Amino acid sequence: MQAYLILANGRVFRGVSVGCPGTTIGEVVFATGMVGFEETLTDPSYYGQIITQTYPLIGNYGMNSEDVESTKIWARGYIVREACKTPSNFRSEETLDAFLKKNGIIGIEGIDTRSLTRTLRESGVMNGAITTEFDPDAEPEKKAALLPEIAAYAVVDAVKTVTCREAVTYEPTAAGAWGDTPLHVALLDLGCKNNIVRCLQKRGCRVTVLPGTTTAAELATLNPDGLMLSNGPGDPAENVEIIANIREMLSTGIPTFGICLGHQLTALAAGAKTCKLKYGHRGANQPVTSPAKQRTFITSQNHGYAVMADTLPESVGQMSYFNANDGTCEGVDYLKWNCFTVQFHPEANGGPKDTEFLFDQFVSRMLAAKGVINNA
Ligand SMILES: NC(=O)CC[C@H](N)C(=O)O
Repeated sequence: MQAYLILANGRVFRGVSVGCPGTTIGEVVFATGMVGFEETLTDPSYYGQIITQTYPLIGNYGMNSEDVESTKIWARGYIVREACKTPSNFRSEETLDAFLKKNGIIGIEGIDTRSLTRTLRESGVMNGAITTEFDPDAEPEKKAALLPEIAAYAVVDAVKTVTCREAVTYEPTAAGAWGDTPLHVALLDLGCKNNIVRCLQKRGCRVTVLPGTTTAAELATLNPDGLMLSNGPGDPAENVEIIANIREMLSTGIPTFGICLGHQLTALAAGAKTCKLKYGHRGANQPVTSPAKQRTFITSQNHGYAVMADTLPESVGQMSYFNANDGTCEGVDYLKWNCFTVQFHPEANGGPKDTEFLFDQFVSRMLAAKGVINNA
């Protein structure tokens, strides 16, 4: 079946349908990872977006039920050069096409993803639609009718849509290095990836995943050892109430670690500003430099917004990492709160895992706050 990608600027790409037939509209973004397509597809941070994979062969090692980052695909569409129909891997349970169909996702393959990516890099991310329902060249009036809808699309209520409805507690999967009593981490689910939970469980933490709208008073009733602020979708500045809640939670001095959206919301809570990047950072080879460690780490990333470092008062926090490609803020160490945050993904399961040590840093902070060790 034929499928068409129509960009907001009117450009059309002709391809073949993958996943479900129909019409879908979203913000078209590109992700450059060569592996990790399953983690990308199930990452709630892609809510509202149509994902383009720049690597030309996707689905070659199949899909499995263990590596998913959430219960389903939250993205609104999927664009690949070639969706592999004969995956080969001992862990593979189904094809990419079957997984897209199961999730009701409309996709397109067989288009020139290099040309599409070049357009997005030059013009910035833009809205688009995938349709199997009409040929935009043969029926230009249908295309003309769809273009205003494409232009009007906006990602809204993102965190409220993807966050969990009820608290769930996960037990540790290993003993902590300090002994058998687990540390209790409250994880604010702003669109949380499962691997954040796994990274804490395997370090001896009991993890209670809480709805993103949890208040500081509700958090206090749990009396956790630490607070984790997850990744998540949408424009960070949209979350006015959650930002106020986070400010109140942090003022208690609780050891806190924020990732991606968690990093952005903490900065907003501290009075800094965020901005939208031209085409974001989505991939597994983003270099981030730590001036303190005099080292650059290769990281996995998926974000379209960034904290404007020059809006963060020096007395409040200091930039701990910056992006070696474009200089944008990649981490903050707070002075007035017991908190550190990063824009990149130390939990990235598709890898690289070079910055997973940040979870050990978080554990040390919790142990220091409890007086189990001297300092973090
Ligand atoms: N992965 C994330 O947490 C993304 C954060 C935010 N939605 C952004 O695009 O910048």
